[in-house]
Amino acid sequence: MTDEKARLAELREQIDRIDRQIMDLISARARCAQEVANVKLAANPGQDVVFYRPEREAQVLRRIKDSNPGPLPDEEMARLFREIMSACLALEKPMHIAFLGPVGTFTQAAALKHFGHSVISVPLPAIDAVFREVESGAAHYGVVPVENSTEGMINHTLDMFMSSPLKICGEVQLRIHHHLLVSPKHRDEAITRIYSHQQSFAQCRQWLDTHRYGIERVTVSSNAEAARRAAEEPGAAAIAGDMAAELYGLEKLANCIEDRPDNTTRFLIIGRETVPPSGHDKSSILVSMRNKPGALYQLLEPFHRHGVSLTRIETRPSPSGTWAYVFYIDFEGHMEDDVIREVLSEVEAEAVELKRLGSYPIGVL
Ligand SMILES: O=C(O)C(=O)C[C@]1(C(=O)O)C=C[C@@H](O)C=C1
Repeated sequence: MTDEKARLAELREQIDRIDRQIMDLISARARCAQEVANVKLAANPGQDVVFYRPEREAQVLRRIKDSNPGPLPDEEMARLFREIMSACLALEKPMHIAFLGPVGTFTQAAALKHFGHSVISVPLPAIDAVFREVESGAAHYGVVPVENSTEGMINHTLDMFMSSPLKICGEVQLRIHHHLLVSPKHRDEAITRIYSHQQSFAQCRQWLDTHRYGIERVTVSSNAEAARRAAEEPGAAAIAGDMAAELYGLEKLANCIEDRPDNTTRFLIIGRETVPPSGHDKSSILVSMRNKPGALYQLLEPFHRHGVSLTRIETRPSPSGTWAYVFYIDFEGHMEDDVIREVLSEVEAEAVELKRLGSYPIGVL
């Protein structure tokens, strides 16, 4: 045997031994999770038991990132543990996660990034359908887009919170990479039209104006639908992401064509329960103020005075006469924190209405 072969055989034997140890340890962890489920069931007989604990998952993933010895990057290590926890949770209870579909959208990618691949993901045709599916109890949680770094807020999601009783239980950010895709079957055809979602066209506008000027742009309901059409129609291309490309067997004519390299979309996890503090949390509220001078100042002043950082404030038109102005506000901290309780009670005293949308761990992955 050559030196190289002997050394490789030795290292592979070592890897096999380590794999057996990893498997034993993962199995021991999974048995612990099963036991956790038994404890939860015994403590809540006959009730709806909550198996998914976002605050605990955030703590586990933060601890993994903080104590990772390398050489794997922190993000990679956290991703591996994300999947281990996902499989453990599925042993406790398989989670049904509704997302803005169809299959292959960035929202599905965000759902899998947040919950791991051991969930049952359920595509729905519209944002309000995702809310309804969770409200009715048909899905445990839902995932909807809320803002994009290039294109701004997704107002439909914000507006749903005005009427929905659902809570925000988490957030997840996804780097959005768009590609120009064609079917290998139609590779030699000249491209006469490009399909995509209106947001994706907006995120790739400069690239398209420079590289595919004059080609018809056809807006469809999702990137995945664009990919499906490109797979079927000669002369058609799509702008979509990796998941849709893979799903419909498309190849990339141009890679990462988004105008801004940091193009990111933030998604919200919606559910029926409130989430206890994880130690590094964010909260969201909807507030309507009376239509009078200084209303916005009055709303924001308590946050400033108590040193609470606002991470976002958006104004939305009122759906009815009752809400003169509606502000959607995100800030750091948990609603169970004393300082946040105080700020919210001061805001509430001046507001026409204050709706607490939830406190949730700041995205870890
Ligand atoms: O700690 C719990 O409550 C568990 O159910 C265990 C566990 C895990 O695998 O670590 C699994 C699912 C929860 O979402 C959080 C954590």
